[in-house]
Amino acid sequence: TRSTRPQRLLRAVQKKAIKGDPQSVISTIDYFCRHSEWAMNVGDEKGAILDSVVCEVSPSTALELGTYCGYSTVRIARLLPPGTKLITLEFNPDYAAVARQIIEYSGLQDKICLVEGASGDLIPKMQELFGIKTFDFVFLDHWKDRYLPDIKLLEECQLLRKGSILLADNVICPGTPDYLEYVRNSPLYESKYFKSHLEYTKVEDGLEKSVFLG
Ligand SMILES: CCCNc1ncnc2c1ncn2[C@@H]1O[C@H](/C=C/CNC(=O)c2cc(-c3ccc(F)cc3)cc(O)c2O)[C@@H](O)[C@H]1O
Ligand SMILES: [Mg+2]
Repeated sequence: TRSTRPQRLLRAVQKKAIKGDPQSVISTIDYFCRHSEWAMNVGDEKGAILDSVVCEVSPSTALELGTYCGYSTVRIARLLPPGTKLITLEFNPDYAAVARQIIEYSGLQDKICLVEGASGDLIPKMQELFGIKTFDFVFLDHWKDRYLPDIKLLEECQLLRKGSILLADNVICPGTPDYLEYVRNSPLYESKYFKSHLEYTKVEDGLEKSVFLG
């Protein structure tokens, strides 16, 4: 049977990227998505904004919702201080399998813990599974109608603390209207929009950065 797009993306990384070099894995994926097949990675333009927020927060604990092929996972993990771990949740086993190989190729497997499963089931288990008390940084890039229920679950599970940073992809395209309305109007958050473009296109999109005020 025909290969899947994530498998073709993985093949491009194994063929063209330098093993153990996260930046070359990132550049290879961006080149593939720009010149061969578009894929829903956060991309280079929004990726630069993601990088700057990760560097500013310099999180000790970080969570990503929606690994997909692991592009943003590698982007985030390459900037984390030594001894810190990025937990990334992915419920599609085929995507998780591709992501594991891309993460391993980048050489960042010691900074990343990819957990297969649905965020709704796994978020309540973060304390027991990883001894995590709170997350300093959360990157949301999974199904757009799940952003709002999942941050409410993070609040309920007391996994956010004063100053925790949420960064959400695609708040314009495909859009996350209920999430935006909540973080922009709730007294629990201070929100800011970073205007950019949908990965590898000229279409407007952006990232919403929200600070939990506790
Ligand atoms: C149980 C469902 C909620 N919980 C979940 N827990 C764990 N992983 C989950 C997940 N939901 C989805 N996922 C995974 O996240 C990923 C889903 C991402 C969804 N992203 C998008 O739809 C998306 C879509 C676009 C897009 C934009 C314009 C367009 F024309 C076409 C697509 C651009 C993006 O940047 C996107 O992020 C997959 O790997 C999926 O298996
Ligand atoms: Mg996205």
